[in-house]
Amino acid sequence: RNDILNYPPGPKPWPIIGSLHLLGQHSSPFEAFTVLSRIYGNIFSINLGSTPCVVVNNLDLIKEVLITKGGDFDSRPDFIRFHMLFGGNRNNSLALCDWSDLQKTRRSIARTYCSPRFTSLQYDMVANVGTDEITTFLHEIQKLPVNTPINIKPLVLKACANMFTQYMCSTSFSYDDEEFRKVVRYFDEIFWEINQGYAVDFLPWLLPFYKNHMKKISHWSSEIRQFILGRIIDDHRATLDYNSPPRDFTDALLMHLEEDPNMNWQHIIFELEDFIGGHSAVGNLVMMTLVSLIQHPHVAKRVQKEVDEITANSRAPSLLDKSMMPYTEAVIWETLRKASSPIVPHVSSTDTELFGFNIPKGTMIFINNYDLNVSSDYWENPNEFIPERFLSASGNVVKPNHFIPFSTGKRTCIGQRLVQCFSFIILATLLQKYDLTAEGKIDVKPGCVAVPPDCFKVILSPRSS
Ligand code: HEM
Repeated sequence: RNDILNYPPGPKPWPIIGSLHLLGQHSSPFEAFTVLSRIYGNIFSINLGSTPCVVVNNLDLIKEVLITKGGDFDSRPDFIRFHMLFGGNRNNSLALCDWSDLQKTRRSIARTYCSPRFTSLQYDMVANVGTDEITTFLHEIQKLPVNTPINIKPLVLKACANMFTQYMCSTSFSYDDEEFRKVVRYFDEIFWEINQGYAVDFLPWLLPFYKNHMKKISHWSSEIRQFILGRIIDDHRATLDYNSPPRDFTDALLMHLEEDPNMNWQHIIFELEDFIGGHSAVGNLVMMTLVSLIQHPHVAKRVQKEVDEITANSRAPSLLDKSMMPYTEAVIWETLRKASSPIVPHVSSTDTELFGFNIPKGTMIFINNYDLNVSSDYWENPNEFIPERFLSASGNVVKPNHFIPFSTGKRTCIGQRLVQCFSFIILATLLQKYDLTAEGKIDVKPGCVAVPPDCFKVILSPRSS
């Protein structure tokens, strides 16, 4: 790369591994990027294995990559793991594919359902689905012992999964359904997997050592595919009325298949799989927020006060209460800030330039949002958990421009509204009913919104009032 005129500066790579060793010295690769940016500047180059990468570290550069020049940086990394997760071709996945006309179409079909507007029919559907599922969820929780550590994650994930399948496919499953349990677990394994970095991503010659791991990954995804086909899509196809408006997202996808010669059957299954899989992200965020609440009991008390006031202690909270419960929403934002989940790397799809530096086609771009989330340049007392930082003087939720947990621009997250709606309803309900504690200290991985599939237990104590 040194032969490229005006390439960003960076550490001199070692043979074979490049500068991979520099990332291992910190608790997250993004922390390492922040440290390296102090030496090489806000834009620097780094070879990971033989992959040429560029890291951008401040808001102006990040906006340049994601918005101003979004079209030049709209591809994704070509990791073997990503292919394994999506039937041998990562372009089947909405989040891991390169940009294409197909992707534009898939995003636009998804938008109505996955980004429902506040006053839309879809938003009402989200609210109803949330309320119905939360009743079942509470019923299941009540079967478990109180005042003793319980494994709450599988229940949270099942509730999220049913909210997603009910909303997107008008179908939900019993918590005792063994196939459902297995598929929810596989989705969670995949979510954890996607949030990990592996040496084999950058050193593909290590592949023989990862043979079993890769086999496991493709097994999870093929089981999920069979479930979606057999338990969701087949029934929809049999009952679909092409002359009526779509009943849900699944109908909309099936109808589109008939109209668009560029869409095929595989695309439909994978798109549905991608979006149903979004439930794992919500479930994991709920788990992360539970950690925040357990670690900061005064924050939990304030959420309880808010929910008690809004519901007058006489009814269950609903999504329609969200706009009047800014503190609870701020707790979710603060959890996302502290978790500082990375933005999926982008790749340049053409030869281009950034702030005067030449960036050849195929360069992997890491967007260091870790610095945006935890640097004292952007936040007061960044290491403290302070939900109030997201509240204005009049008590409304405000998000600063530099806070972009769902990214921004052409490839921004499509599921962020669903995340806010479903996580809110679960957390408000749990806090209304229970005090939360845990045995001992809970450790979470920095720079990651995922908690391991087998994780910490939570103690639920019914609130005395
Ligand atoms: C904790 C929850 C979540 C977080 C923090 C999150 C964050 C992100 C981020 C940072 C990106 C990358 C954007 C970019 O590369 O510029 C992304 C992409 C994406 N997210 Fe999410 N997300 C969450 C949940 C969801 C859910 C629930 C869904 C689906 C319902 C979803 C669907 C997607 C899709 C389809 C993309 C790929 C968009 C594209 O590449 O064109 N996400 N998300």
